[in-house]
Amino acid sequence: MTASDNPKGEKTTVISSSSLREVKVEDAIGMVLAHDLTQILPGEFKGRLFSKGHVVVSDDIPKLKDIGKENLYVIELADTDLHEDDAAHRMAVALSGLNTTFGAPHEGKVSVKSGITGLACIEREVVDEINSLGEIALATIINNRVIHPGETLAATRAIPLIVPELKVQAVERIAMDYRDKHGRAPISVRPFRKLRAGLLTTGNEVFTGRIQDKFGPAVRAKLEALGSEVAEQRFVPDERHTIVKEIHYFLQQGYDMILVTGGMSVDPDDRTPGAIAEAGTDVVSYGTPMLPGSMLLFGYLRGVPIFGLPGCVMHDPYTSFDVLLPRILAGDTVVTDDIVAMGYGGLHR
Ligand SMILES: Nc1nc2c(c(=O)[nH]1)N[C@H]1C(S)=C(S)[C@@H](COP(=O)(O)OP(=O)(O)OC[C@H]3O[C@@H](n4cnc5c(N)ncnc54)[C@H](O)[C@@H]3O)O[C@H]1N2
Ligand code: MOO
Repeated sequence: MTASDNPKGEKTTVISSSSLREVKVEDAIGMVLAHDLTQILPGEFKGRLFSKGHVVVSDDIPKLKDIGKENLYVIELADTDLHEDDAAHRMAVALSGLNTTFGAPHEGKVSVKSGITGLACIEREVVDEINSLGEIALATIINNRVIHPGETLAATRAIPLIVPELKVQAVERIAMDYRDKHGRAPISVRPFRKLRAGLLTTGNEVFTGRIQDKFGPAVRAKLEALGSEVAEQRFVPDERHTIVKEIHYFLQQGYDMILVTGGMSVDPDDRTPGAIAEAGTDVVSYGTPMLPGSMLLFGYLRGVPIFGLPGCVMHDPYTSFDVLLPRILAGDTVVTDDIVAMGYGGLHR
């Protein structure tokens, strides 16, 4: 980047092969704005005060001064360079895929949004590779998060007002390589399958009617929020053989998923983990390095996902169950490494 002054005292900056000429706001009437101009009034407003393309009129001058603008840019864009808006747009086009949408650039940023309720699928290696190019930014949410229609999962932006097109071409190449290798875009949203679950609620205190069941409504709500359902709920006392029998009943019914609640901890009456194992489950993990939800058990019983759900799932909105359930609904096979990876960043209370 180089800078020089002309005889009128106007400064011109050369970025790459383009030039940015500074014009005093008092001399800018009739000029077309080269980019969006932002106002921030903490607690009141943050947004675009003037849009790119706006033609400056005399009434604008005090407003421009209020947001700290004494000078405005006139851009002469070289054909080897891109305006920030075009760079952000092209990055969004290259990176985003299935079930995503994006709109026009806003203050130099393009937001990629979800079109559905689903699982955000974001390749961390691609994000890191792109951000190591410099002068451009790609910010995303974390992989495998549940996302709803209209929520943003990624945003693209160029850092300077003008960037060499080569930078954006590098992003496009990285994205294309990923698409060729994996058959999908680096940023996409996977839909959920609609599964029917059998829910087995253990606990003498619930079975005998000493207390009212609170697991049923909580688990129903969590499944329904993601488009699945509890097809049948049954109640059993804390007896290992009865729990095993009812698990096998659910298996015969052909449910897509089996959920067993309560009795997951360390007391003598906590029979659930033993019963799930005795039923013939291939236990992927009993114990999950996340709080809440550390006493969760996950496995497969003749290919059917089966969970042992600890008490916290009943009252905490975000537990290890809420991390693993969406993975199952998206069609993933959960393996030990997935469980191991939940500990880092997994402390939520
Ligand atoms: N000494 C230890 N204490 C606890 C541990 C531990 O490792 N060592 N783990 C803690 C964790 S983490 C959890 S979570 C809880 C509960 O685990 P459980 O799944 O064994 O839950 P229960 O003992 O069956 O019940 C606990 C509590 O919840 C009530 N409950 C159970 N089911 C229902 C239902 N369907 N409706 C309404 N209420 C229900 C039950 O009556 C108990 O009050 O253990 C920690 N402690
Ligand atoms: O399994 Mo406990 O559920 O961490 O609170």
